[in-house]
Amino acid sequence: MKLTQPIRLTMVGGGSWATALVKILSENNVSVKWWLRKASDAEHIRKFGHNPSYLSDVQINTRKVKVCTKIRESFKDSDYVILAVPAAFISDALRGLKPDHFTGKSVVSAIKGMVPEANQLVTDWVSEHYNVPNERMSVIAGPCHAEEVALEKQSYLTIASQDTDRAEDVANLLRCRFVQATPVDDIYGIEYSAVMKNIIALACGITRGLGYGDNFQAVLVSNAMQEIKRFVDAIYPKHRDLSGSAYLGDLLVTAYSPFSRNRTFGTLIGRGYTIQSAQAEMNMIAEGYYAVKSIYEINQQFGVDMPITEAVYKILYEKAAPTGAMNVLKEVLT
Ligand SMILES: NC(=O)c1ccc[n+]([C@@H]2O[C@H](COP(=O)([O-])OP(=O)(O)OC[C@H]3O[C@@H](n4cnc5c(N)ncnc54)[C@H](O)[C@@H]3O)[C@@H](O)[C@H]2O)c1
Ligand SMILES: O=P(O)(O)OC[C@H](O)CO
Repeated sequence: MKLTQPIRLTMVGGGSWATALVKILSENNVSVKWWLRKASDAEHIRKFGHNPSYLSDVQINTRKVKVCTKIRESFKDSDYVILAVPAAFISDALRGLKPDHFTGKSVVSAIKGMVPEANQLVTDWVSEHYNVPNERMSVIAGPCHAEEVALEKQSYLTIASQDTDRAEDVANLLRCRFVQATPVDDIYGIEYSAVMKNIIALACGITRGLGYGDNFQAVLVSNAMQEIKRFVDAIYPKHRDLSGSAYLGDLLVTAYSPFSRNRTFGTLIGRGYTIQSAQAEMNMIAEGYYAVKSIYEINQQFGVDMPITEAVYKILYEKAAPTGAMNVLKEVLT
């Protein structure tokens, strides 16, 4: 359906995904107030129509997109807010806002991570801190790398909300020449799966870095799908088909694509980089680094069998040697 009324939307985040989403939204009748943390990036976009730090080839339509570094100002008069910063920085990004600033807005999380200090999904955290009712929240999921959006490669998004009419409204903002978007209702299942695929991508990267091959990775990814199913079904039981693209598809793109931040970070760890040096090597954030701690800790209550998550946790948080942790893991995969 074509959008006849211009939609007013706030984009929160200055990274690759926010930049790609701004590009997609500019294909439609959406006017965007784009909040970025770095004043120098905002100024560069205003002057030259490009984000100098991420996806700098993407042309920003500055008639439709107004950049801004004051979060309160960016929230004024918008109908939708899309959150697209790494989960570890969400609290910083929204500092200064009160529940009133969210009144009446549809809040969309494009984040695939856990809020580390709270061990919470982003939708739960936002709902708790800003009194946003669950039915006004949705998430953007699906196998979609910002770098391919920049190149206008055909991509698919899944929009999940408890309110499927709302999911359809959000999907409608994002459908364009090169993006299809499908509304669904499994918001928690999809949010947890999106968080967990990042942990699996770390494991894929680590084993790549250690010299394991395609045969092993295929087994790792198949076992990972079962691990994700066990965890998601335990934490949020619901009939769901995990072979769909928001679950299996997202796992595959992250596990196999050279664009993947999590796989790249894992590969550096497998090659012997320290966590600090791997982080310094990348201008981008690997959400899985934070997520593995949250999921590991949450699972202490559930006791789900999660050997891949445990191996990654031990490497990143208990200083286990990657070789030894993967030697243990390889014995339990089937
Ligand atoms: N990049 C993708 O292809 C893609 C696709 C789907 C979902 N996502 C999700 O989108 C979210 C944002 O990821 P991204 O890929 O745009 O990030 P990115 O790695 O490209 O960019 C890093 C972002 O973190 C911000 N940042 C870095 N250090 C910070 C600090 N100390 N305080 C506050 N902010 C800081 C930067 O300003 C920038 O916005 C993540 O949850 C990611 O999983 C990304
Ligand atoms: O593949 P990553 O680690 O860059 O994560 C990005 C997105 O979640 C892919 O859908």
